[in-house]
This record gives sequence, C-alpha cells and structure tokens, in this order.
Amino acid sequence: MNEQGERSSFLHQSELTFPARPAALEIRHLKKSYGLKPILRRVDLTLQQGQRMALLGANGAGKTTLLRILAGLTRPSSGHVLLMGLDCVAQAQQVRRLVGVIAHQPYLYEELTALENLHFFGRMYAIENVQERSEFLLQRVGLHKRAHERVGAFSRGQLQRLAWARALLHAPHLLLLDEPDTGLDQDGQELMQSLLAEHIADGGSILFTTHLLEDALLMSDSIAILAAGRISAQLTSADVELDELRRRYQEVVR
Ligand SMILES: Nc1ncnc2c1ncn2[C@@H]1O[C@H](COP(=O)(O)OP(=O)(O)OP(=O)(O)O)[C@@H](O)[C@H]1O
Repeated sequence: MNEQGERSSFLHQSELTFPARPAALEIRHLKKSYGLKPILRRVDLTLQQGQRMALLGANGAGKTTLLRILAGLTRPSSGHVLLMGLDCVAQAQQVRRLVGVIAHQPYLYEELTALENLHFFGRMYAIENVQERSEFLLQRVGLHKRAHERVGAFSRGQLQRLAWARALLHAPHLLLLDEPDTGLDQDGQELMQSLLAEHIADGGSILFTTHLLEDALLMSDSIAILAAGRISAQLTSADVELDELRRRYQEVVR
C-alpha cells in the first residue's frame, strides 16, 4: 500500500463507529402456528440489556409459546429472533448458553439427586467448577441439606427452588421466567426477588410472565401485553399506576 493508501486507511479506521451493543432480545415479525391455528400472528419486541420486562396476557394468549421459542425449545413458523445479536434458530446452541429458563415443567430428572441434577446440567454447559458452583447454588436456594436426596421426593416448591439453581447454573445473560414464583412459599418469594436483583446488578436481563399485575409493575422496567397474537400494548413501568395498568390490560385483552 502506498503512503496515500496507508493514510486513507488510517483515516478510515479512526472514523469507524463501533456498533451499539446488541439488545438482549430483538423479535421481529415473529409468527407461530400449531397446525392451522395461528398463536403468534406478528410479535415485535425489543428488550435492552440490563432491563426487566413483564409479559402479560390472558390464558392461552401465547406467552409460554413465545418463551419456548426464545429458549430454543420450539421453532418459530417465521420471523426473526436475535438474542444478544445471535439468531435463535441458526445459532440455537450458542443461544441456549445465554438463557436460563424457568418453565412450567421443572426439567429435572426425578431419579437423580439434587446435586446429580446440577452436575448433569453443568456438564451439558461444560461448566468448569461444576461441583463448587452446584454446592453454592444449592446453598443459595436453601436446598443444601437435601443435596443428596432424590428429586422425585421433592415438593413443588422445592422443585421450583432447584429449577432456579438449574436456571442460574451457567450464569446466563437472559432469564426467561414463565410464572417463576409458582409453588414458592414466602421465603421462596423473597429468595426469588433477591436472585432477580443480583442478576440485574450483574448486568443480566429478564423477561418474565405473570398473571399478577401488581407483581408485573413492581418487578419490571417495562410491561408488554400479548393479545390477539401481537404485542398490543407496551408500557414503561415507572410511568404507570396499578389502576391504569388494570384498565389498559382489560382494554387490550377484552
Ligand atoms: N404443542 C401444542 N400444540 C398445539 N397447540 C398448542 C401447543 N402448545 C400450546 N398450544 C396452544 O397455543 C395457545 C397458547 O398457549 P400458551 O401456553 O402459549 O398460552 P399462555 O399465554 O402461556 O397461557 P397461560 O396463561 O394459560 O399459561 C393455546 O391455545 C394452546 O392450546
């Protein structure tokens, strides 16, 4: 390259603008049908890194379906989903490492102990310090005394606590939480709140579903309402009172 060429390439480089960091989640024109039945007709949604979003909607609106697509458990019929800039379908394996999921099913092996379950998932995610990390999380969710008990004998709330440990095991960026407080007692609810706060303090992002509008408001930075297969309303939590949220929700889901 001649002198002039070097200079122009230097100038070019100095003028480069670095791309803004990718959104935690970017959903465009997402559609999902089961057979001929459309469930998600056109979902567009963005969640920035470090943010918490509540996803509301009536029974059967498609919230779980949407979360399952984001978690790589179900394929979309069409549209695009990017997670931290990675395509949910084309880069599904990398995407799975970025998400921690609490779903309706706990996704745990009943015949294994709590510790064995975490070891199993730890190996799946190729976590280096799996023993240490598993013990730390069992302690954190209050199950350290049950580490060597078979999960088949756990109560619903204990399963949910272990599901939390499993979801956090690989330190995912995005938590996808489908009614995450199901079965948790008062202590469990407080534990969940502190796990969520720690996740956000560490720079993570959260998308969760709930039917409790009050919780949605308290636990989120923004609220999206899914109705008729679309995000029919999006609100900034700090700008809306509970009564107004109730009114908007009724208007949209009716
Ligand atoms: N595997 C499937 N095959 C066929 N239909 C399905 C399947 N999974 C979900 N559906 C249908 O998709 C629609 C949306 O279900 P989904 O579980 O996503 O709703 P939801 O908003 O999470 O509801 P809820 O608040 O009751 O948990 C429902 O009509 C349901 O029957």
